Amino acid sequence: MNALANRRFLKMNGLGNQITVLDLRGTRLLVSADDARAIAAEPRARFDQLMVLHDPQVAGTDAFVRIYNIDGSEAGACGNGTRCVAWAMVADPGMGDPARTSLTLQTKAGLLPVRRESETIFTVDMGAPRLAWDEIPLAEPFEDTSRFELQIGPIDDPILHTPCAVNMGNPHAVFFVEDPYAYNLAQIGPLLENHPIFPDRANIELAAVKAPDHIVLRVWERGAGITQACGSGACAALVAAVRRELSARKAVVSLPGGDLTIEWRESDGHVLMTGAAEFEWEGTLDPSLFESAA
Ligand SMILES: N[C@@H](CCC[C@H](N)C(=O)O)C(=O)O
Repeated sequence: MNALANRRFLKMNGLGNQITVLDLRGTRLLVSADDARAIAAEPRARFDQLMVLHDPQVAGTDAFVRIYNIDGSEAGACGNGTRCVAWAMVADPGMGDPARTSLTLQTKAGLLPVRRESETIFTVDMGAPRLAWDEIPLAEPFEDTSRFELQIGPIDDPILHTPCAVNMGNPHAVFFVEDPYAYNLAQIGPLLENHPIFPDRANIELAAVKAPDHIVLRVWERGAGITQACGSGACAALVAAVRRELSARKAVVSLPGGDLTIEWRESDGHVLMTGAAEFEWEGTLDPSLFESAA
């Protein structure tokens, strides 16, 4: 039997971004891409991202978190999932410590300090964006990644040929449009995500700056498709808007699932993301899920 069978999971969401949290601390268990896809096939555990907690690797951190998209691919960052993990580590009766008001999580992309603002609101320090072409990464050198030319035959809208690229622990391409809801994101998302200029693929953002402190955003997520919200995408959109001199360094980013407050802090260049985490239910992983993945 797969060792993940019968393990407890928490089903949560961050502004409608579907998150499942699996705590494997204290074990040597690892989740494979097949395991992740198998877990996603269980309706009660279905996720956009699976956040798997492992024992801390660095002194002073609370957990090493591996992040899986629904297609089984791994990501370095997930802003909404990070707030959900933080909620679990302070508020869940099985794994939380209600006395905690701050903690530090480690992902493949680095350390993420988190502060609890209230019962369900958390601020994550998402670190400094990486902006050089080889850090995004892009397949060829561009001196200015805030506006570069993308050749993409099947899409004739010129706005979708000039993204601003930002790495927030994961790659993002932000396109500034008048109305994000005027686009068929299900059609253009996969074309842009898989464009050869993005060797690691990319999360795709359609952003409209409504005021210096307000951005409206829709996201096509790498490995997950259209989601109700993407925390790292909101951070990337604010950074891109500042780079294009379209917004202030602090703004509310409105996603289909709700609002996040994002600040690109001047003092140290870190991006702070504040928003909600919501617990839905808990369950255990049905052993039959892993039968075909074995
Ligand atoms: N939903 C996330 C981003 C998850 C990872 C992304 N799909 C990727 O592959 O980079 C968020 O809230 O940041």
